[in-house]
Amino acid sequence: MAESLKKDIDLSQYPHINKGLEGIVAFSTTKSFIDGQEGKLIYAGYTIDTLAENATFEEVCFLLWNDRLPNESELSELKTKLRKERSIPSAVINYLENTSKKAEPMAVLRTAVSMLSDFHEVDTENDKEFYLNKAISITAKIPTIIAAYDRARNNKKIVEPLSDHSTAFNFLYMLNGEEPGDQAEKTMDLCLILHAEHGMNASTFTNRAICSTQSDMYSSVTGAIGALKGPLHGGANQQVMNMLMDIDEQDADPVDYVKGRLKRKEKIMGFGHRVYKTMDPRARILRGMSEKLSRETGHETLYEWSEAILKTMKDEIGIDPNVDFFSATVYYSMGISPDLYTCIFAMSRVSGWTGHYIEQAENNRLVRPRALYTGEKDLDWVPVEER
Ligand SMILES: CC(=O)SCCNC(=O)CCNC(=O)[C@H](O)C(C)(C)COP(=O)(O)OP(=O)(O)OC[C@H]1O[C@@H](n2cnc3c(N)ncnc32)[C@H](O)[C@@H]1OP(=O)(O)O
Ligand SMILES: O=C([O-])CC(=O)C(=O)O
Repeated sequence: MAESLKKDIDLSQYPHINKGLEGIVAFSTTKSFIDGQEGKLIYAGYTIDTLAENATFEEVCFLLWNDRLPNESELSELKTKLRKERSIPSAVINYLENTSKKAEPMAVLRTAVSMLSDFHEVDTENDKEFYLNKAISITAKIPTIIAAYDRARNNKKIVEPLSDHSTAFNFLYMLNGEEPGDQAEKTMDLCLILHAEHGMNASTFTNRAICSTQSDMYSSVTGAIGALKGPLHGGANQQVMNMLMDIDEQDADPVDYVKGRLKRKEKIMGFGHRVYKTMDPRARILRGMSEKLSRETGHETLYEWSEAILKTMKDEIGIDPNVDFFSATVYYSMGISPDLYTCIFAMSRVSGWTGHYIEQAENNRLVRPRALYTGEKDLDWVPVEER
């Protein structure tokens, strides 16, 4: 460190730069709790196993927005509101039809969600109901955007959203142009439940930081989509599928493939977690779903490779899978294009992001940490021709 800098900075004020903010508690929340040692996840009081067993995605949305489960009439009202909000403005459809067919779907989703704000009334009163209606509107429109872009890029006619059925059913209907069966709807619904909320992950932190400037919910969700897109976060599910495809194309042995990558100090996507020191409970549930669906759809080899990779990772470096590992083969068995996997994550996580937005807005303080300046000070100006 430069002498001048050492002189000017009182390092005792900055005892430790917490790279990656590991272990820092920046907010309090009622949305979710993670026990990283035990591998437990709770959304607003209910374990992920209880919710996976009993809830629907719509009930989870209500839970994350209100910190309690809905009664029958509240659930029915929420479903009606979500269904009414599914259509997207024609300007957004126009964009989806005319943007590059080679664009990354997550980038398209990010742009389209940002565009939605142009068609929503400007924030007048920022009360809870106003926020809730916005959360409902964004949550309802994201599946429509994803399905419409996928069809447009494949030169297929865009399918209008249905005015009934669940979020999961309607999404699969709009994506495939035909009504899904009960099992496909249930599988998609379960995936949405499992991905809805997860504490102060990178995208939720981004979303809360944007909210803390008193910016609007569309900005927060747009920023969160950008954060989720990265391969160290939600983008890992697509990378898991790319890895399995790569093993297939190379006709490689999955164990040797993983050992080779570890030797070259490359990360294996879908493994490791900042908080879990054991298997992610969502991965445990998705593992069973992946086994069942892979066998039913004739993709058991992919499941068997996944199990071989899991064992190798545990034996070689003691790292367990996260939510993104088995979700990849679940979506693959459902015939979904790998580059939509992270969009489906966003379609679910928007419920958690908007729940956190409301929580932040109701008890706000600007997010504004510090950085330790380690550059030079007091440099003399050198004219451009002399540099
Ligand atoms: C929905 C989600 O966002 S879940 C996470 C999805 N992301 C992934 O699956 C990407 C792969 N995993 C990772 O990159 C990491 O495990 C993260 C980013 C998720 C967590 O990262 P951190 O808590 O910062 O741990 P960090 O990356 O520092 O890893 C610690 C050590 O474990 C190793 N490690 C962690 N994950 C992996 C992995 N997937 N493959 C190989 N090695 C790994 C690191 O190389 C590092 O080793 P070192 O100490 O010898 O350098
Ligand atoms: O919590 C995290 O760090 C990432 C994650 O698993 C998620 O967002 O679901």
